[in-house]
Amino acid sequence: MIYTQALVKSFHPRGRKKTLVQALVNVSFDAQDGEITGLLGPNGAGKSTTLRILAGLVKPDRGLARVDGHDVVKAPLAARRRLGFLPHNAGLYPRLTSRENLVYYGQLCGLSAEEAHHRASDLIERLDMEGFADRRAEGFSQGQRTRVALGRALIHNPSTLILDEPTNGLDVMATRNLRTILRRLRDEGHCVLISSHIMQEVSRLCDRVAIISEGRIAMTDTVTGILERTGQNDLEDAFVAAIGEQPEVQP
Ligand SMILES: Nc1ncnc2c1ncn2[C@@H]1O[C@H](COP(=O)(O)OP(=O)(O)OP(=O)(O)O)[C@@H](O)[C@H]1O
Repeated sequence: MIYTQALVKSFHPRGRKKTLVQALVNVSFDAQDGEITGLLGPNGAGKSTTLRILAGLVKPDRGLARVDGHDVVKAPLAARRRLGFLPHNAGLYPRLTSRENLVYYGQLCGLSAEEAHHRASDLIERLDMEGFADRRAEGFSQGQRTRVALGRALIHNPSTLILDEPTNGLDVMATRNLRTILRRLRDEGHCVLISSHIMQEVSRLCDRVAIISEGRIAMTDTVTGILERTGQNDLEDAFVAAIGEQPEVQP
């Protein structure tokens, strides 16, 4: 389970100490086990910053973030142990095969060599990676890279999985496969949180949606709940209503 409360984060862009970019102004939402939650927002809304805080890669200026009750700042190792993170454009070790990438990461996460091999074989089967399991990652397609990176995020069997724009660059079939995998993880009781700016993706996949805009959570509900609360029939119109912008001008 993920819990965030009043997260605040600002950045000084590199080399510009006097400029302050307010990435998160007030981010509070939670994501439950056995559900897929979507963090939906436009470019620059604060999605990646929120996920990076949860993954322990960025420290918030203020506020709370917990994974399964473990504070990501005060108990980072305990929080990280329960979390799998698929970052935006995840890189792989190009000289290692898919299997070796998984095993190596498993051992970094504290698994024994035997456990890591066993778990890697299991994930290769579950994520349908047999065709490229023993090929070097160099030259992999985006879909193959995403699958290996997802396997790597799951190698230590975390209860919670967060994915930053996971379908970016995937074709229709790869996107459908990924959706099936995420639904399966949800049905097994995992807490799955994805960030996206694609309405269709969120409405097809997510049980709950947290709409984020300009560093604030504008609304959290089921897709149906968001449509009802905004009085709209379509998630894109509901999204615009929720973030309080003017409707599109008709030509
Ligand atoms: N390391 C950083 N240094 C400076 N500014 C940053 C940094 N990280 C994020 N920001 C700024 O914080 C704001 C939120 O960025 P973030 O990457 O969290 O948005 P996002 O919702 O993930 O956007 P996108 O969909 O475009 O990836 C943006 O204005 C961004 O430029």
